[in-house]
Order: sequence, then C-alpha cells, then structure tokens
Amino acid sequence: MKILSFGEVMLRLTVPEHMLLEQSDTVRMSTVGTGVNLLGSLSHLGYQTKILTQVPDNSLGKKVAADLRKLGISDECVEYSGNHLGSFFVELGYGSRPERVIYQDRLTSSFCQAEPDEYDFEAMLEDVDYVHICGITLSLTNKTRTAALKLAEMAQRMRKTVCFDFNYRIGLNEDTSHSVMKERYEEILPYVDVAFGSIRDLTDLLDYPDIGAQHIFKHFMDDFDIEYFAGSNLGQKDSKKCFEGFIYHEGELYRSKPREVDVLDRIGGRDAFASGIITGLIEHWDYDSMLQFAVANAVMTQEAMNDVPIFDKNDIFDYIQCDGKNDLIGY
Ligand SMILES: O=C(O)C(=O)C[C@H](O)[C@H](O)COP(=O)(O)O
Repeated sequence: MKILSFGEVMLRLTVPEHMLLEQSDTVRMSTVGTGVNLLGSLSHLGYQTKILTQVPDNSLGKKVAADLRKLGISDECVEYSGNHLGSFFVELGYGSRPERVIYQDRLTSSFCQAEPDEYDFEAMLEDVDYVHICGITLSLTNKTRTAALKLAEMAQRMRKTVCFDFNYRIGLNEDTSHSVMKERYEEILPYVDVAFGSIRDLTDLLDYPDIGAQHIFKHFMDDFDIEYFAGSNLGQKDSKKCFEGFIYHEGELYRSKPREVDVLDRIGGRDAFASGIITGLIEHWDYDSMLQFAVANAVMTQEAMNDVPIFDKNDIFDYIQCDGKNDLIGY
C-alpha cells in the first residue's frame, strides 16, 4: 500500500522551554507541513509513503529531504527549484496561554512558485494507491491551486483513492473573498473520495444551511459524490480539554468517545487523526475501532513535542488497551 501526499514542506522554528520569542536567543528546527505530518505518521504505521513537493535547490532543500527520509517518507518525488523554504515560528502554550504560530514569507517559497507543468503527475501516481491533497494549496498561489486540481483530476482518472483535507485557515485567506474560496473548494471536491474537515467548513465556507449534522453531511456527500467525510475537534468538557472525531459514510454518522488530552504541543493533532482514519480504511476496520485508533493517535501526538506523529500501531494499541492509564513502559 503506497500513499502520496501533495503539499508544502515547511521549516518549523520552535522557541524552547515554553518561552516567548522575545525571551529566547535560540530556536529548534524541524521539517513539517500537512503532508509531512500525515506521511510521517503513515510510514510509522507500516505503509510506503512519498511526498510530492518542491523544495529549494540548495542546502535547505537537502536538509528537508534528509529529514523526510529519516521519517520514512520517500523523497523520490521531491523536486528542487528556487531558493526559499516557507517557515513559521512556534511559541508553545502553557496552561491557559495558547500556542502561537507566526508565519514568515510563505508565498515566495519554491513550492508556491513552482509551475504546475513541472510535475509529471501521471508517472508519480503510477505505483500509488491513495493520494492526499492539502486544502491549503487552494489558498496559496494560482500555481499551487492549479497543480492540486490537475493532480486530483489525474488521480481520479487513474482510479486512485483521493483524500482531501479542507485545512481551511481564515488567516491565510484574508485577501480573498468568500465566494472565490468557495468556488475553489467546489472545483476540487468532485474528484475527492475521502474528505477531512468540519461541519463549519460546510456551513461557513460552502454555505450549507445549518439543518443538523446528519442532513448537512448527506447533502454535501450527495452533491460531490464523496464516500467518506471525517473530522475531529479539540474541545472543552468540565474544564478539561477533550479530543473527539467522527466519520460519516452512506447515511450513517459514527462518533468517537471524547478522550481527555493534556496538550503539550497542539499542532499536528488533526493530521494524526487523518492518518488514523486512512489506516482504518486501508485495513477495513469497523468504524468504532477506526475512530478509537485515530483519536488515540491524535491525543498522543498532542501530548508529545512537534507536529509529526511518530507512533507505531503497537504504541497506539497499547495506549487504547490501558485506556491511556499506563504511566511507565518497559520497567
Ligand atoms: O501549512 C500550513 O499552514 C499548516 O497549517 C499545516 C499545519 O501545521 C498542519 O497541517 C497541522 O495541522 P493540525 O493537525 O490541524 O494541527
């Protein structure tokens, strides 16, 4: 089973020891991005993975490729051009102080400036079963948007399973009107088999009237001929943070139990959930098992540092078996 993901690889610069940027002279580097997070997780869960992206043709690009290989992600579809890699700083939250992300000059990155014709989609899809496309590509440049659409079309034509994550970030779309963004999402969705998102993506972005989750999901799936719609949420219950997820398929809505989470590093939780759901679909698990697995992966990821989930199936099954109550392993 081989999974390809298309999206931007970014450099994450984390301020250490829960300090604020203003207090620190050092940062820790890591290679992240939706595709890296998802595939890093899926490669730890036992699947072959490769990322389709564009990185700078310099030492930064080489560093990124080395990090990808270390995570078990093949760099055979990584292309090199330009000289800029998108990056963001992270100030970790603590207690009620939220985590903060500060993006830097992303639109001039090699990925955002790569011409769609530079990718040979057909050849890259040849040995692939699942394709994952990050919705952020629809918010970046005309080039990333066109490339995402071409890839989705080609993948559907070649009968691959197409997964798409809405990943809609209002902050990235302040200069683009609601109707333009809606149109962009509506353009790609007909090629999608498995969509990841939230009910708000359907009501606030795609303008579905708020007539209850079951009805909204049904209309959305019928309109775009989507097979699965899954999503997750980090919410609050009795003053504790809880993570939960759902999957909708053929008129049935399955919901996980909420699982308490003591967040160390919030970023990457939804990608961990998505990789858990994709694992469950590949393995044909029942929906309760799939959701339990995906939520456990997301909780453990948010209780560890960095975006990329690196838990294997044993880690996750052990965690589920002891209901997250084991506090020492291998003693
Ligand atoms: O490229 C960007 O701008 C992104 O925002 C990528 C996100 O950092 C990851 O996809 C993590 O997303 P979550 O799993 O929702 O925390």
